[in-house]
Amino acid sequence: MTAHQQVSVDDAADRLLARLHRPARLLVAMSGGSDSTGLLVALARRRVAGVEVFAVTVDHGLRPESAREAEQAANLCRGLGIGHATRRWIGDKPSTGIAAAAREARYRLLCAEADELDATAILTGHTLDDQIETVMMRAARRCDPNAPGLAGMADAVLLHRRHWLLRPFLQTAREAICDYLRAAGHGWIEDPSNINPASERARTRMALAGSSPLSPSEIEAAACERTRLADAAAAWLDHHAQVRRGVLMHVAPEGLHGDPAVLRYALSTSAAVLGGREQGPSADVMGRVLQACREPATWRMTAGRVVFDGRRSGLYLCRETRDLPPLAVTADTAVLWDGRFRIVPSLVSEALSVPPILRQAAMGLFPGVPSSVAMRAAGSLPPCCSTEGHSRGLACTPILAPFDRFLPQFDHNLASTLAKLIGCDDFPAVPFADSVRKR
Ligand SMILES: Nc1ncnc2c1ncn2[C@@H]1O[C@H](COP(=O)(O)OP(=O)(O)OP(=O)(O)O)[C@@H](O)[C@H]1O
Repeated sequence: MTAHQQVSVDDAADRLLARLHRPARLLVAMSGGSDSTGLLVALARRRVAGVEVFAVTVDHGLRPESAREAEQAANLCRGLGIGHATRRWIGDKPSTGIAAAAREARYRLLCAEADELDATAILTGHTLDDQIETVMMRAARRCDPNAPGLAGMADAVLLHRRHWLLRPFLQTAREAICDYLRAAGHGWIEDPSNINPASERARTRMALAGSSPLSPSEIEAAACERTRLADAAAAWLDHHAQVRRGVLMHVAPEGLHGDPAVLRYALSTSAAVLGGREQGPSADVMGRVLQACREPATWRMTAGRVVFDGRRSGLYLCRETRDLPPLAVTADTAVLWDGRFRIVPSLVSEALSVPPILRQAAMGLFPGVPSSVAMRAAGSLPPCCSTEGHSRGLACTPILAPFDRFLPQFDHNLASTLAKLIGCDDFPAVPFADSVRKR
C-alpha cells in the first residue's frame, strides 16, 4: 500500500468530527485491539465543543482472558478521561456458528449501551485492511461483479434500525494506526482469533498478508462508485418514484430511461424494501428487469417477492400477495409483519379480522392505478387494514426491512430517501451535517 492514498489517523478523526451534526454523543466500540484503541486515543486527544465521547467493550466470555482484557480497556479509558462500560454476553452460546452469534450479540449489546447513553452514533475501528478483506471475501463468495456489496463496507450504516454505526477509519491502514499508537506510547491487545485459521476473515487476512490483489486506490474507486451510485439512486427515487400507503411504488415512464446502473441500483434496493427482504433480487433477474424497462410493451415479472409491472403509465412495484404470513398480535408488544410493517396494538379490544378488500375499495385506496395493480397492492397491505386503508385498533408503520439486521451495503442517503418514500417515520436522523439530502 502506498502511503499517499491513505488517510492518516489524525485526518480521519478530524474529518469525522468536521462532518458530524452537533451536539453529538459518540460511543466507541472498543475491543482493546489496535484499531479501536487508535480511534479512541485520536478522539480523546481532540476535545471538540459539542462532541462527547464514551466507550463500551463487549466481553463475549469466549476466552479465559476476555474479562481481564475488558478491564484493560476500562483502565485505558480511565487514563484518557473517557467514560467506559463493559457489557457481557451471558446466556447460552451455540456450539456451531459461534463467530456469527458473537457478532449478533455484540451488535445487540452495543445498541443496548447506545440506548442507555442516548448516543448519536456508535463508532467502530474498521480499517482499510478490513475493507480489502471484506471485498475479497465477498468476491470469493459471489460472482456478480455488479453487486453493490462488492464495493465493501459503507462508512455509515444503521444497526437494528435504531443506531448509526460509523466507520471513520475505512481509508486508514492498520499499520498506520499501530504506528500512531506506538508514537503515542499506547499498547493494544492482540486477539488470537484474528489468526485462527478456522475463521474466514483470518484466512483471508493471511492470504492477503503482504500482497493485496487490490490496491487501496482500487478499493477507494469501488467505494466511491458505490457511494456515487447510491447517491444517484437516491436522487433518482426523489424525482421519479412515489410510494402509496407504504406498499406500491410507481415510477413515471420518463424515469425509466436514465443511467442503467443507477436505475438498477434504485430498483433493486426498492424491491428489497417493498418485498420486506434484506436484499434485492439477484443480478441476472435485475438484468432482465432492466431490459424489460426499455421495451415499450406491457410486461410483468416477479422477483424477490416483488411484482414488477410495466405499463404505458410507468412501472409499478409491489409485494406479491402469495405467501403472506398471518398476523398474530399480542396484547402489548409490537410485531413485525412480513418484514414490512411494525404493528402496534393501540385498541386491543377491536376486532382483528377484517374482510378482504374488494375491487371497488382497492381502487379507492389506490386511485389512478390500473385495477389489477390496485388489487395486488390492497392485498399486500397488513391483514388488519380496512377498506378505508386504516387499521382497526392497530397502528401499522412501514419499516425499512433491510435495516432490521445489520447490512453494510446501504448508504445513508439512499436509506433515508427510501424511508421517506415509504412513510417510515421512525428512521433515525443521519448524523452527518454534510448529508446530500437533509431530511
Ligand atoms: N469485543 C468488542 N467490544 C467492543 N467493540 C468491538 C469488539 N470486537 C470488535 N469490536 C468493534 O468492531 C470493530 C471490528 O472488529 P473486528 O474486525 O474484530 O470485528 P469483525 O467481526 O470483523 O467486525 P464486523 O462483525 O463488524 O465485520 C473493532 O474495531 C471494534 O470497534
